[in-house]
Amino acid sequence: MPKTSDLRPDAAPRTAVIAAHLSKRFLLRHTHSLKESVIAAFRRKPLSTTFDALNDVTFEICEGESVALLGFNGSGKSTLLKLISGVLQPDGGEVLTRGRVAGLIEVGAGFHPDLSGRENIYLNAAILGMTQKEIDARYDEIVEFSEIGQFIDTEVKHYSSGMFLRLAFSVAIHTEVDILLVDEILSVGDEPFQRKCLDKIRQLHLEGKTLVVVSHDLQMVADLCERAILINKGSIVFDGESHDAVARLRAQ
Ligand SMILES: Nc1ncnc2c1ncn2[C@@H]1O[C@H](COP(=O)(O)OP(=O)(O)OP(=O)(O)O)[C@@H](O)[C@H]1O
Repeated sequence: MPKTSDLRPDAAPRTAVIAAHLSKRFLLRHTHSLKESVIAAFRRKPLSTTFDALNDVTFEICEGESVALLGFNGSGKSTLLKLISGVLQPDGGEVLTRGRVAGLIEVGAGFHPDLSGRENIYLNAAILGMTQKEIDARYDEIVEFSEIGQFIDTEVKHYSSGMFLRLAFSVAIHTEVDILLVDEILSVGDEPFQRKCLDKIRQLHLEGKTLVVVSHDLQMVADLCERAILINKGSIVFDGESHDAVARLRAQ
């Protein structure tokens, strides 16, 4: 018989992401050639300066939550998403995640142009952490979702950019994940495909996956996410209900 504590009827949800005092600094170079560097050195001008993209960012996300990262261009949203995914390392603080994290970030980055769509599905899904058995089980679904089945044995270099994105997105969205990171869903493919991607992301959230979404489509994120973290010049300025965050961003 299960113990009462195993049933967890009203247990608090577990934490999926902890971001503690995160900071990220980039080096901005002001010279491009050796000649420019020599001239800058003579004039005592700095060859590079640093730029703080994120400053002391702290928050927690619980399992099953859907959270939008909002802010104007250059505020630090994508940098934060990359720190959560592990693509970038912070200069200060730390990120802890529970479960498998997959990003719809730079989709298709692992695709090889000389391989066919079919070969790229296997290659990319393996890079994203799936086993051969898991890929076999999902293969038909991935191809069906991409709607490019007719061209699946054609080399990817002959695909149109939209076809390429459809396949890459389809692989990424069918990987086994607990935490799904999404950067600008609406840059993917044509309108019907975008709608289909959004429906799929909603379905994953209903199944209990944790979502962290970056987008400038404020209406869409307010509908998709219950919570939003508003970032301004690398710092959190609001963390709360998504409609409130959107209203604050519009008022900034
Ligand atoms: N590799 C890098 N080297 C130097 N600066 C960088 C690098 N990556 C990001 N930055 C800078 O960090 C800041 C935050 O960039 P980031 O892409 O996180 O912003 P964002 O909020 O996602 O912007 P957008 O809404 O325009 O996509 C920007 O000023 C950007 O120029």
